[in-house]
Amino acid sequence: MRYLVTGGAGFVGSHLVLALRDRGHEVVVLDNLSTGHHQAIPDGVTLRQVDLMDLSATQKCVVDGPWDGVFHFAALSLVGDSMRNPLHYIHYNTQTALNLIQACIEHNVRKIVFSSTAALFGGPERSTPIPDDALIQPGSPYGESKLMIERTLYWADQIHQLRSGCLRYFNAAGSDPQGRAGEDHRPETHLIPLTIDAALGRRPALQLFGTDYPTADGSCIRDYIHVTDLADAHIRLLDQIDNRSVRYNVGTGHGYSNLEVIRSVERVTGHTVPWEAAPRRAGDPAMLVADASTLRRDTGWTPQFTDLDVIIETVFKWRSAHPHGYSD
Ligand SMILES: NC(=O)c1ccc[n+]([C@@H]2O[C@H](COP(=O)([O-])OP(=O)(O)OC[C@H]3O[C@@H](n4cnc5c(N)ncnc54)[C@H](O)[C@@H]3O)[C@@H](O)[C@H]2O)c1
Ligand SMILES: O=c1ccn([C@@H]2O[C@H](COP(=O)(O)OP(=O)(O)O[C@H]3O[C@H](CO)[C@H](O)[C@H](O)[C@H]3O)[C@@H](O)[C@H]2O)c(=O)[nH]1
Repeated sequence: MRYLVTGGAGFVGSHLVLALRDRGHEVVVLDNLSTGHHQAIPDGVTLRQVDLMDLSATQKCVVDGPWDGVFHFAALSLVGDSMRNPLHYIHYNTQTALNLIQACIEHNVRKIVFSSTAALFGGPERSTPIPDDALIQPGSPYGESKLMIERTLYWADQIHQLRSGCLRYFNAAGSDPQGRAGEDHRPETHLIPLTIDAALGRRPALQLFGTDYPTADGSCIRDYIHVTDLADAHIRLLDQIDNRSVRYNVGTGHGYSNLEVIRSVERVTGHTVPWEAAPRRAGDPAMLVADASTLRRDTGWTPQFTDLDVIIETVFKWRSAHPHGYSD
């Protein structure tokens, strides 16, 4: 099979690329390397350095099919950043997706898998764990932009029969267990890599955003889903969308508080994590835990990395081998 992966040089996308290659598929990555890394692309995979904001360049890449499926990861993806730059986030994420969807329709792509997010469920009125049909109430412009794309994909299916699978990831985490890829955002804003770096003395004390949330220990709770399990979910989804479009929440169903993440990093690294309480970060919901039971039922998907220490061990391994990320 032959697949096109936008954002395949980034954190989550690069792990899907590895999973597709491990299964013997041909892969082309469309990426402008704005946050991704050339070194994250394995041998045998072609990089088309294209900006999805450029419709004509996107069309020239997509015309080079046929594709058995397209995976769309490329986006701006920071909740806090989107609270400071709302219009930019909404414009960027929707325009890049519109260009890709238009090119897919023009060039007879039949299936697209889209990186959606738990940030769709940012509002206060919801139960936990969060089922697929929970009330959608984005708590940030980032989440709103992803909702707009989901709705666009709905109409692309209704009118053009472009089938889509929207995977609403909870917190993507971990690194390839074989050490072939990892997380290298610049600047890094995600909790697990920042906590490991604070433990290793590579950064000053971790700022813990919010200690007065309505949770047992006052810090936010997140559901960390390993990128290798996420990659498996993407591949399983392809069979589901031959004739219909689907949307699934994807997570382990287990939430860990930010303070529990700190304790886990201390166990795994053997170092104390220096941290200090800081104000809440705008746009952060108190608790995001997935009910992924329909994904499990429909596809047979089962996450292999359900223990936070094991997830963090894979990150620690990659960060120890790559203290300067992909620059090494
Ligand atoms: N990391 C998470 O916890 C998480 C959670 C939920 C959803 N998501 C979604 O998953 C996707 C991937 O997230 P990530 O953490 O791997 O991000 P990332 O920044 O590591 O990867 C994004 C990739 O897209 C590329 N890109 C960005 N704009 C582009 C453009 N205009 N044209 C071509 N390429 C472009 C970047 O260079 C990068 O390689 C995003 O859509 C994000 O919203 C991530
Ligand atoms: O220095 C830091 C960084 C993070 N946090 C806290 O750690 C938790 C997790 O934050 P991350 O930045 O690691 O992840 P987010 O939950 O903000 O966001 C991630 O998951 C979301 C869905 O849940 C989105 O899809 C988004 O793309 C993705 O980055 C939050 O409570 C945050 O406030 C800190 O306390 N200090």
